[in-house]
Amino acid sequence: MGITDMQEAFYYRECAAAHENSPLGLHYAMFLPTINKQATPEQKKKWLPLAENYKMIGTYAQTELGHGTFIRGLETTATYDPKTKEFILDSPTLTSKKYWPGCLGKTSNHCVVMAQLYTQGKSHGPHMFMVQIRSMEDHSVLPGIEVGVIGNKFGYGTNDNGFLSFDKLRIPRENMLMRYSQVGRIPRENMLMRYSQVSRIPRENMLMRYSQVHEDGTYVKPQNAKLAYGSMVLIRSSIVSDAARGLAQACVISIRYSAVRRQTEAYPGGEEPQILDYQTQQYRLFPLLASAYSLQLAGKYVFNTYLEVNDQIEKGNLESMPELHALSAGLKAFSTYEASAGIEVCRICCGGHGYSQASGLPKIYVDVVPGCTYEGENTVMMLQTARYLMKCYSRAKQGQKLPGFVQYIGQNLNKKSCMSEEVALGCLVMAYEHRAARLVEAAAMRMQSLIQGGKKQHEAWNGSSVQLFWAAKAHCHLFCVKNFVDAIQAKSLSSKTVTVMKSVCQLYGVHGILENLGEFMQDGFFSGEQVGYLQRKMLALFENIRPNAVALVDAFDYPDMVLGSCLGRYDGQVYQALYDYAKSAPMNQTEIHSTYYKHLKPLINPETTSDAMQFAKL
Ligand SMILES: CCCCCCCCCC/C=C\CCCC(=O)SCCNC(=O)CCNC(=O)[C@H](O)C(C)(C)COP(=O)(O)OP(=O)(O)OC[C@H]1O[C@@H](n2cnc3c(N)ncnc32)[C@H](O)[C@@H]1OP(=O)(O)O
Ligand SMILES: Cc1cc2nc3c(=O)[nH]c(=O)nc-3n(C[C@H](O)[C@H](O)[C@H](O)COP(=O)(O)OP(=O)(O)OC[C@H]3O[C@@H](n4cnc5c(N)ncnc54)[C@H](O)[C@@H]3O)c2cc1C
Repeated sequence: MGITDMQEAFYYRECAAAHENSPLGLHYAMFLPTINKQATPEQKKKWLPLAENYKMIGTYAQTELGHGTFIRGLETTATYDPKTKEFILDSPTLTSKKYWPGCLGKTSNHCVVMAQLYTQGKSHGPHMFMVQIRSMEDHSVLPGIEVGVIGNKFGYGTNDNGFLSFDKLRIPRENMLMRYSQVGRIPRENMLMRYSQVSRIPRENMLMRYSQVHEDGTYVKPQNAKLAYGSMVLIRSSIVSDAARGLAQACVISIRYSAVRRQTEAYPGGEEPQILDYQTQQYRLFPLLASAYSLQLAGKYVFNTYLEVNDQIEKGNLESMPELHALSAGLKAFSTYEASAGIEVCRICCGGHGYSQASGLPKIYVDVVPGCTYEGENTVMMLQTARYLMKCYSRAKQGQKLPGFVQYIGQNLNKKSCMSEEVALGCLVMAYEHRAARLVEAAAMRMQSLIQGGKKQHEAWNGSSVQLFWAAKAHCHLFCVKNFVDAIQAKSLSSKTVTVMKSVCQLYGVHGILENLGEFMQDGFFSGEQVGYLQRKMLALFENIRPNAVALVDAFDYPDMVLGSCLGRYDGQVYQALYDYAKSAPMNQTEIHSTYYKHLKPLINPETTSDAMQFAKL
């Protein structure tokens, strides 16, 4: 394709069969990036040409029957044998079998496997290994390997998520993914020595930027063990845009359909209005439209942040890893929660036709909703962000300066909202900052009181985890609101566009407060009168956005073939499209379905059952 941007390439491949989850999805999304980010130059030279030309087709095999979230609890082992200079991969228990990796069951002939590394009798934690599982000649399964599909799932029907286990499979030492290696004189481009030790080793022993196993089994650990988690951070940073895309497409379908669909007399004898003119339809759809715009902006921000931080990591500077992890983990969770719930509302807003595959909405839903689980279960991800927020809170209390997007933490909480009838964007941001700061402090106070009451750290953590979750969610929500406001205020948009987009941004902020009012009012930050301002503003914004609603979804510019929807067609010919869709249904290709003779005819006309039996033998 010649497209270099990973996300753009992903989107255009998607266009070929939108929301069908290509059986090569993991090859592109995780196998290739893992080789790119975790392999040494020599390993990349060996594997990338094969992987980029589909000789090696791979996936990312980490999750096991017994563990998905807790990576350090994974049971697959990779034990180094210095005599043969090999790793022995083994699945020692039933629960250690790899289970869930996409494209694993029947498609891939290789995978990068996350396994517990053992050398010289010691465990060194999870590391990545390149493993061939099928012959590149005839695709037969290689000895020492059991692999297959896991069966039907909630969705993802076109992806052969699989299981995989090893029976003391030996792989060459060089198959441990090693990044950057130094032999003797250190090539300038490999000046990574801040993160691993220099030692003269035979050329064929690729030392790792992140970790190394010498030929005798000596293990040299990396500066940060979480560097091995890098592929997950990449995908989390990409999922935000993917979730935004799913929500935006659902908004296109449901808002276009709501402009076509007419239902119920507006008054006795009157014309049936477009359902988009019902305030309740606007109340459900317009905030989702605003959320789609907000998440698209957040997705751009987090992916660009990933690229910047990853660039620093490649140069040996790991300082921003914690921020990137907290941002990508939290926004991945926030965006997939918002998008999944929003797509379902879009489906419901389309009535019966929304429940048809012809609407395109079920496919979008089952494509986006697993994003709440994969690449880090959402609650766990929110708690990872909360862990970072707690560290920021204690640093703030010690008077330390905090990075940009957490500077609100530790602020004075005695102030009141500046909200007026105008509902200024700045007052919206202040409200979200106050809410997040208050929830972060409340969670920290809860932890402190539990510890002071004698609880151990882990007991205090679990005993505060609901409040920690609330704090992380409020933090992510603040990020999305502030990022949207910054984009509006920074953009050199035409005055008309700014006016329209400012209304969309205002609606995003106002609706988010009204839907989480308790968290904004608990400490009296808002008065009842100010809540009234917000309620009236929301209804006014519906009227303000209504004339541009279809234009705002058209602006996403998704072609009909990507939407795959009879309801969301650009030409609005919904009913003809639905009728054509019905007529083309396979069951309509014969007037009487074959099952009539076998199952119905004996009931309806038992006397002629013998004919039926004749037919059934055909
Ligand atoms: C190319 C474009 C593509 C577009 C893509 C869109 C759609 C993609 C479709 C793909 C389809 C399917 C893909 C699905 C693939 C998968 O699901 S792969 C498997 C994913 N599995 C997970 O994500 C597991 C989640 N669990 C974890 O990440 C870790 O277990 C967890 C972080 C929860 C805990 O790790 P621990 O090792 O136990 O660490 P802790 O003790 O909790 O923390 C210790 C410190 O480490 C810090 N940390 C943790 N992770 C990271 C990280 N990734 N980066 C940096 N730092 C990290 C943590 O903050 C602690 O720091 P502190 O001590 O607080 O300072
Ligand atoms: C469609 C799909 C595709 C996938 N593709 C891949 C793939 O290609 N490769 C791969 O390796 N994996 C893949 N996975 C697996 C996925 O990464 C895991 O399912 C995910 O990481 C969640 O882990 P789990 O299933 O063990 O859930 P669990 O961790 O068992 O979660 C169950 C519940 O326990 C809670 N919980 C767990 N730990 C904690 C905690 N510390 N604190 C609070 N609550 C907790 C969770 O919040 C959740 O509510 C895929 C999954 C799906 C659904």
